[in-house]
Amino acid sequence: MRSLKNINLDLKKLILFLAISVTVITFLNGFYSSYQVQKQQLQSQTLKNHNAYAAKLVSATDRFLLAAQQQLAYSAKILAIQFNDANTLAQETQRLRLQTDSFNSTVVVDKDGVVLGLSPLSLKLKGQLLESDGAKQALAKKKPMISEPYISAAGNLIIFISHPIFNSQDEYLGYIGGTLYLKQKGILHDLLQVHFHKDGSYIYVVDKSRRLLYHPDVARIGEQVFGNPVIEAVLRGESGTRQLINSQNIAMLAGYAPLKSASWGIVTQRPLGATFAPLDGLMMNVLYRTLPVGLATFIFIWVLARLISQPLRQLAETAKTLDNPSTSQQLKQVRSWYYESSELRLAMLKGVGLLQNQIGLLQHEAQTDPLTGLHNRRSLEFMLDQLTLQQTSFTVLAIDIDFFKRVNDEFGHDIGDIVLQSLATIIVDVTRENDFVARTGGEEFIVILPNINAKSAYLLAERLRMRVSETIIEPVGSINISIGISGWPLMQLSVEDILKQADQALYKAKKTGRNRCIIDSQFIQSEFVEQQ
Ligand SMILES: Nc1nc2c(ncn2[C@@H]2O[C@H](COP(=O)(O)OP(=O)(O)OP(=O)(O)O)[C@@H](O)[C@H]2O)c(=O)[nH]1
Repeated sequence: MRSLKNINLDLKKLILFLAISVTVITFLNGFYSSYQVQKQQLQSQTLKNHNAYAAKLVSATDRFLLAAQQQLAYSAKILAIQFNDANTLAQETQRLRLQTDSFNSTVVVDKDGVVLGLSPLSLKLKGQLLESDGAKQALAKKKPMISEPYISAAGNLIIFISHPIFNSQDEYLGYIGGTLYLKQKGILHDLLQVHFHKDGSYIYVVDKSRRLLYHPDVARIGEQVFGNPVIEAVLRGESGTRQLINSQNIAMLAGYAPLKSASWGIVTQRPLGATFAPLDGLMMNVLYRTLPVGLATFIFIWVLARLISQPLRQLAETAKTLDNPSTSQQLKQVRSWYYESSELRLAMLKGVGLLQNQIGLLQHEAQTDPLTGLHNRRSLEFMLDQLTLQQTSFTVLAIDIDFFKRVNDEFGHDIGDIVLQSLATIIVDVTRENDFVARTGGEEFIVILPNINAKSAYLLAERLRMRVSETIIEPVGSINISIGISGWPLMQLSVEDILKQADQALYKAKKTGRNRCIIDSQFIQSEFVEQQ
C-alpha cells in the first residue's frame, strides 16, 4: 500500500479532495434521496390509480350485469303472458341480442330444458334439450343468476345470465337467458379493454373459482390461477393495492376491487419497470442539467484551492532557504491575502530577520580576530581560495613585531594587547581598501595585496615598517616590525608554499637584524622573468 508520504499530499490537493468529496457526496445523496422519494411517490400514486381504475371498472361491470339482468327480467315478464307464442319467443330473443349488444346469444327454455326460441338461429339448438352447466343451474335454481364459466353446447367458453319465467299463477314456465362469450369479442371485452397495454399494463377478471374470465391473453381465459395473493384478496371481497410478482416473473403494481353483482374480482396491474421508466429519464435529465453547475463548482473549488494554497506553498518554499539573503525579499513578494497566511508571513519575516542577524554575527565572529577586529586565519584561508579560484595574482606580507615578549614582560599583557590593536590600525591605514589584513597568530599579521608587483609590495612594506617605527604607542613608545614578502603566482607554487616563502623571508629579516623588509628571492626572479 502506498503511504501518505508517497502520495505527496499538499494543501491544494487536500482542499480539492475535501471540497470535491463533500460536493460529490452531497450531490449523490441529494440525487439518491430525490430518486427514492420520487420512486416512492410514483409507486404509491400508481397503486392508487390502479385501485381507482379497478373500482371504476368494477362499477361499470356491475352496472352492465345489473342492466343485463334487468333486460332479462323485463323479457321474462313479457314472455310470461305469451309463453306459447313461438313468434313472440323468436322476436324477444332477437330483440334482446341485437338491441343492446349485451349478449352474444339469447335463448328461451321451457321448464324441461328444451329450447323454445333462440338468437342467432344459426346455433341450431331449437327443440333441443339444453344440458350445459348454466342451463342445468338455471332450471334447478329457478332464480335470476349468473353462471360460472363453462363450455357451451356450441363449444364456446361462456357465462350464462338467466332469469326465470313464472306465469300469473306463479307456475314456473322456464327461463330466458343470455350468454357472454368469454374468448370472443363482446361486451365484456369492450368494457374492460385498456388503452395502455403498450407499457405492459393489463386487466384481468377472475371468478370465485379463481378462473380467468377476462385476460388480454385470450389463451389464458378459462385458466385457473392459484396462489396469487391479489386474486385471493379480491375474492375475499377486499379492495386494495399490492406489489407482486406475476406468473411471468415480472414485478407488478396491482390495484383490485370485487364486484357486487357477481363473485368476481377485477385486477388492473402495471409492471414496476414501466412505472419507474419515466423516472430514469427524469433523473438523467436532472443529471444533465446539474452537470454544468457541477463543472462550474469544480472549477470554482479548484481556483479557490489554488488561491488558498498558493501563499502557504510560497511560504513553505521560502522556508527551505531561510539562510539565503534574498529570503526576506522573497517573503515580501508572497501575496498573503488572508489572515493566517499573512500572520505566518509576518512571523517568518521577523524570524528571518533575527536569523540572518544572528548568522551575520556568527559569520563575523567566525572570521574576525576579536582583539583587533581584523580577519582571522579562517577568513584568510577563504580569501586565498577565492583569489586562487579567480586566478588573481597577489603578494603576501608576513609581519611580526620585534621583541614583543619584552613589551609584555615590561608593561603587562593588557598593554601588549593595546600595541597589537595599534599596529592593526596602522596596517589598515597604510594598506588600500581592497587589501586583506589578518591577524594569524599572537603578534603575527598577514597582509594580502591583490594585483601588485614585487616592487610596489616592497615599497608598501617599507612604508608600513617606517610608519610603525615612527608611531608612539603610549606607554610603550615606538615598536619595530619585520616583514617577509612573497607572491603568487610564482613558478607553480601552492598558496601554502607562498605563505611559507613569506614566513621564511620574515625569518630572514629577524635573523639579519629585525626592523626590515625582506622580499623572497624567487618572487623577485619571477617578476624579472615576467618583465622580460
Ligand atoms: N599581549 C599579548 N601578547 C601576546 C599575544 N599573543 C602572543 N603574545 C606574546 O607575544 C610574544 C611573542 O614572543 P616571541 O615569540 O618570543 O617573539 P618576540 O618576543 O616578538 O621576539 P622576535 O619575534 O624574535 O622579535 C609572547 O610573549 C607571547 O606571550 C596576545 O594576544 N596579546
